[in-house]
Amino acid sequence: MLLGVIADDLTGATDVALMLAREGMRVVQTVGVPASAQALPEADAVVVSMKSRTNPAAEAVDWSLAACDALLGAGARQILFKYCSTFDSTDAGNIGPVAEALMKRLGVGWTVACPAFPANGRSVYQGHLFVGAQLLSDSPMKDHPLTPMRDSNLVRVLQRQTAVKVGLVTVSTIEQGAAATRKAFESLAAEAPCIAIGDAILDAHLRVLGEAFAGEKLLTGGSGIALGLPDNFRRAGLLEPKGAPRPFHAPAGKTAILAGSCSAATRGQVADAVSKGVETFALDPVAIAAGRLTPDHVLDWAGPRLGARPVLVYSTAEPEAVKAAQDKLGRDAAGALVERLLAEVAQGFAAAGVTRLVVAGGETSGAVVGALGVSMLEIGPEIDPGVPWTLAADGASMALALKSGNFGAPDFFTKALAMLD
Ligand SMILES: Nc1ncnc2c1ncn2[C@@H]1O[C@H](COP(=O)(O)OP(=O)(O)OP(=O)(O)O)[C@@H](O)[C@H]1O
Ligand SMILES: O=C(O)[C@@H](O)C(=O)CO
Repeated sequence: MLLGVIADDLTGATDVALMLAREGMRVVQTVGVPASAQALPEADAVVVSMKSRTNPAAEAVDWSLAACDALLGAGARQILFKYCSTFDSTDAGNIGPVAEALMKRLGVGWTVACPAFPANGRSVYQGHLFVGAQLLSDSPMKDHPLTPMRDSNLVRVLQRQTAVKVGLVTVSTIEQGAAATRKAFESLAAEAPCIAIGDAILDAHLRVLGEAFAGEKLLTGGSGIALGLPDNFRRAGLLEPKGAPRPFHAPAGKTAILAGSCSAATRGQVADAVSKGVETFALDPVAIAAGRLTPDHVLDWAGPRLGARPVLVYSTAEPEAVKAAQDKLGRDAAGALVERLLAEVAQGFAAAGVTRLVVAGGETSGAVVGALGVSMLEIGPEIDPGVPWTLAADGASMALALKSGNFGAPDFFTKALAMLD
């Protein structure tokens, strides 16, 4: 193994796995921290996906170090800590504490923090994160229920999370190339260890940042920071030249879509599927809580409809409806009820012959993949930036498209399934 990736959520892991696969690496994604280095498969890169974005920082640190040890034990030469392209975190963590702990474990004095992902509109300029044309703090991320992002200055945001000095390497340095960029990181850490925010507006900037870290033990960032890493291994003679994409064979069978994300992107995708005549079943968390809506109701409805044309089961709702359900049931309880129901529906779908499943939302995907008994995913072709088709390597025999809430074009659902025909 060349590269080991520690990802703080499931769909974020799939995002970085796709980035590496597109750059010609053989990539495997594990669901959860592997029991041991021996449990890891043969691959150029292994992405360990966790659910460590919003849990207590100490727990996120423990899990990340365990993943790091397993990856190093399996031979990883470099570790990438992958987090969200919108830098989802709070003053308590978890980006700062995990990065700091990994620096100590790997014995490095400097590293980068760069969430830029230009293909999805995330860019960093003078240390400030933009989502499309908006500063992070003006974007919908300002109202995220768990990690509201109300400061766009990432130097400030990260410095509140860690005792390690946080610096900045700006785009004017990065435009001078990898050697100048590397020197800038080194000089920031001349006196004391330093994590430097890296500016990146274009993919070219991310490639320079990647090259500047050739041979270094640790990087941190969004999936964009992985863009230049396969070429480093190639230049070192460790990775084959980029070949044709590997063929992807989705098992033949029925198709379905499960949406538990309520993001603006997913709301648009549900509306688009409805406008195209996809048959839908809408879930109401209050009805689930009252016992009026069970997985059997959904499965009885879906049974005669399942086939080559997809059905869509969704809890996706406008913010006011989500708030009303949360006020009645509690935020976590409402989320857990919906996740559990969708996970049981996924199990029922698998038993009914569904082999091509699209899932929207990171938490939702985690619940579904867990219920299907999948612990490893092979990475297939890109559907939209940051979202690939994947193949379950164990558990249910299934092709899975696990979509981050905010990702994907409006026609994502139908486009994803049409790709497999
Ligand atoms: N109608 C609803 N009312 C209340 N909670 C809901 C409703 N629909 C879904 N949820 C819960 O909201 C959460 C959505 O999180 P999820 O991670 O799946 O989507 P996301 O946050 O849009 O995606 P990502 O994490 O990839 O950005 C889940 O816990 C889900 O069960
Ligand atoms: O980086 C992103 O935006 C995604 O991969 C993600 O982590 C969403 O949860």
